[in-house]
Amino acid sequence: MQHFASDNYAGICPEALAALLAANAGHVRSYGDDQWTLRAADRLREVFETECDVYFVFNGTAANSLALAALCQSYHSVICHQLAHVETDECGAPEFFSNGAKLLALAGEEGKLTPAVIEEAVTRRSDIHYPKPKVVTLTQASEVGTVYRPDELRAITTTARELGLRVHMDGARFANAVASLGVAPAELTWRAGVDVLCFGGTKMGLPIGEAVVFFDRRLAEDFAYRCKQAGQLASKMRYLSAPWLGILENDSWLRHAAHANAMARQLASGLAKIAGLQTLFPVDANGVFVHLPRVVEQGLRERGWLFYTFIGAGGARLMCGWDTAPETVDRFLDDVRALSALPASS
Ligand SMILES: Cc1ncc(COP(=O)(O)O)c(C=O)c1O
Ligand SMILES: C[C@H](O)[C@H](N)C(=O)O
Repeated sequence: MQHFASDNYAGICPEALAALLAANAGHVRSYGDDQWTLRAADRLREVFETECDVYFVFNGTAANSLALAALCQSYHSVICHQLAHVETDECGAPEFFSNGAKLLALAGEEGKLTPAVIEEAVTRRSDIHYPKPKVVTLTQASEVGTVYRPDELRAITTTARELGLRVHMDGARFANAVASLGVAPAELTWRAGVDVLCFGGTKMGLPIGEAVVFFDRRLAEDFAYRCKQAGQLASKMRYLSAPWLGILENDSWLRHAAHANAMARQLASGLAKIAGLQTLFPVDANGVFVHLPRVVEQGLRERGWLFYTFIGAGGARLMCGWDTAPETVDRFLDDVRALSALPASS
């Protein structure tokens, strides 16, 4: 049975699995000195059209936390949205790995920061008691399924530069943003002023793993040691890196992301048609946020559907994955239709 709880629920996509199996041959150098890792890093440099530094780590929390720690000192602060994963779902890892940098969580419509709120947070105080803002982190696609357009990114990074901030991007769903906007990956990263991207592989269909991509290579100094110390340097690195080759060849990463986005749109339009349920945010990527009447939410869970209601934006989060089948969307909508027909008191 497929669910709408998370794109983390999906299995390994065929391209990643084939590449994983292809890498499982013979003895190769360890700790990233193998051909698969070198090729995957080179392929990412092609995808981003620039000589960036690439590191493969086990998960997104590690990627975000270590990347943020590389961008600031313990006495600094990191500006983020109040719904940011680094704020709400990483159990203090960013603060821990930066030895205490403070997250300054800000409000913003549709899960997105704006230049104005960033500027206010930086300029509101300049006294020694205020943890000096040094980084702004953006989530692309956001935790509520919206995306930053290139012009929005450039406006933010221009303000960040003026204020002396570095720019980190949590790209756990970066593929969904690229597929949604139809622009080159470089346009949503270094050309828009992003210094480092945590590129999510797990949600794209890899078995495990994320890539930390430094576009400002000076910021990557000693990052390998930071990974090693944090237990994020895989000895058999080929099993983290080879699946990247599988999805980056022939751009299957974009095809899978586009499919997940399309399933979310199909789900959202179905919910609007059959139960007048309006989404809480624009469906730019692969997530649908909707307020479900209690009888519907309860009934769906009783029928075995798994989905989250703890993501801080309220409502239910319905997340589509690379493999979400149209039939799954239809079956979910059939159940919503049946439950919506019940009297509210039932
Ligand atoms: C926006 C966002 N960032 C980062 C992550 C990475 O988290 P994890 O450490 O579970 O891989 C997730 C969830 O998986 C996420 O939704
Ligand atoms: C929220 C949870 O931590 C996970 N990042 C997810 O999106 O399913």
